[in-house]
Amino acid sequence: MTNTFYKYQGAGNDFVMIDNRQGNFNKKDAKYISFLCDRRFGIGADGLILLENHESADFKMVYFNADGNESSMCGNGGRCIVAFAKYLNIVDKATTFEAIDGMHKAVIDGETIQLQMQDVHDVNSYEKHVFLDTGSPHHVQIEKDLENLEIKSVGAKIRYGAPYHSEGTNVNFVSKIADDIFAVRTYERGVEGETLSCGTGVTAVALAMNYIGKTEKNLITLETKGGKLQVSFQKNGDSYQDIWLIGPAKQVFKGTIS
Ligand SMILES: N[C@H](CCC[C@H](N)C(=O)O)C(=O)O
Repeated sequence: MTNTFYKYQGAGNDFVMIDNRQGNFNKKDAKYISFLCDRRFGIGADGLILLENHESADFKMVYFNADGNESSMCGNGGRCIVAFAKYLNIVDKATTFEAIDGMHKAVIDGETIQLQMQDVHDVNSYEKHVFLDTGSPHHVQIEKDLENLEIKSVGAKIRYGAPYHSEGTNVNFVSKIADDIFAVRTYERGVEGETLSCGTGVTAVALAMNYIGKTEKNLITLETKGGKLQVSFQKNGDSYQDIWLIGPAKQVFKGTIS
């Protein structure tokens, strides 16, 4: 069983990172994964990420939420695993890897990682919110008083309510600062609370704000509690392509579990 653990954070979204190229980490042990992510009894993180071998791409990413269950794509985690692959000398300036939602390209520029996200062809806009999947499902709604929002209770109500129910969704609250700047707070499914940023979440917010006409820009800065992220994209009709999530990814520590 592995006993060397790394910790990475990308704009304050943090992850236990494990080199699982030997394949000896028990992915079925949800209890152990949630222990590792526990901020009191374990290492503490929003999620846990395994780097594994891949027959043709540079590596494979496997993502687990803090609740110990494998989940959908993690954008900040995707940027962090690229920084981890660089640290392990698996890659140098650019890479292609496989995640649960398919292949991703990435470019490494010091501590800034640019991660290409999957194309988005299905943006659903409703009276008070937008729903889209950017590798993970996201409910996006504009919020006037972002600062004072009781995000845990308001976010949970939406996440567990109709039409999401137990499968759930991530919930993003957004307020416009400028044509190319939006502030975002995210309630994350599987963490069941606010994270300091969410990569697929800010990607969803950037596309949603463009889709409902709050901005014409295609390079948008998202200000989160964990720091600034950028999203660039090309809009073709109602589809979004060439989507890139850009931001920092840092190794916080390397250690062993007693
Ligand atoms: N909690 C999300 C996955 C991680 C998303 C987030 N950490 C990101 O950076 O995209 C879900 O279960 O849909």
